[in-house]
Amino acid sequence: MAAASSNSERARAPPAIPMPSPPPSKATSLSSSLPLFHYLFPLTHFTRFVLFQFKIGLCQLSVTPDKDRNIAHARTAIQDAASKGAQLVLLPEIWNSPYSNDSFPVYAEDIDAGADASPSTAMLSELSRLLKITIVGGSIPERSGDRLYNTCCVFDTDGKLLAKHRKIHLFDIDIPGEITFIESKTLTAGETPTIVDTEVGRIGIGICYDIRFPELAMIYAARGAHLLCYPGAFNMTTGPLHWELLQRARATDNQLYVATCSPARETGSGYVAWGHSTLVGPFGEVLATTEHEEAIIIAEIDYSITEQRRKNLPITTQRRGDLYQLVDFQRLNSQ
Ligand SMILES: NC(=O)CC(=O)C(=O)O
Repeated sequence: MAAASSNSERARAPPAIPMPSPPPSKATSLSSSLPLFHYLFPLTHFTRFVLFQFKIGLCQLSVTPDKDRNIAHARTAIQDAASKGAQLVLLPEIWNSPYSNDSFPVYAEDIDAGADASPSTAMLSELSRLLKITIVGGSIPERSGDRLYNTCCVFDTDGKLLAKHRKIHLFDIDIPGEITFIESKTLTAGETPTIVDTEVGRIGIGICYDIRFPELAMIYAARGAHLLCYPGAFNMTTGPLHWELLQRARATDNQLYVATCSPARETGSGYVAWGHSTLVGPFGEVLATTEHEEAIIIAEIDYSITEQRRKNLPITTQRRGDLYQLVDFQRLNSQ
């Protein structure tokens, strides 16, 4: 038994940080239990209270070439989700612009320059503050200097920008006769994994193609994530085969919740999204999903179930660190 546990500790370099684990359904102080994480990703509040049972809202939005309309439309959807009890709202990948290399430079916003330069994130900040909800704001094209990124912003319940994730793995694929898309023609890849402490738990962020890379999800799990959020716009070729499969794989391998949010399908548009925004539980089970039309999915997350599943199926302590290892370079280099 002792050998098994020291092997499993060696399977993650540095060793994994346990998922914050308060009594089920009770608020707890997350920052005080995790000094290392606090050091790596400083929290603004000394004490952060985490809800372990709450509702998530996935807003599968129609997206048009009219940016003002897209922003107004997202605003209404977020308000609707909050009125139905959602304390965390997730938006789709590229919800303020058509998904195309021609559009990215035109619709891009300078998020760091503030509200006037970024009406999309200004709206998210305002709503998270007014509605007192956490928002994982899908993604928008971001302009930073002479570069463009595909960027997800996370807002705290007081409207503060907690984190910005720039899509790490760009969507460069070529399936002849089916789909060719080269995001790297216009976009630059992000350089860092993004995991953030919020009032609804520790959330690892990925954008669409990022979900295909299991190592990223594994790193988030090793940093104690409760939930992975992937805004994503899979397409009509890969969507039917891979979208649900990848979500269930990331959830099952890491025994945590996975939430995804896609734009609704617009058959006339240049890039036709698959839709099917989904919440998957820590046993790999689809808890809530939808088809391809516009929809707001409201579903329950309960992190005590994650703890239960990890006890039922203790793969975390059964890893063979004598045979393989996952190395988190960012954490390792910061020690
Ligand atoms: N659009 C993406 O980033 C990813 C995708 O459609 C796929 O991986 O397939």
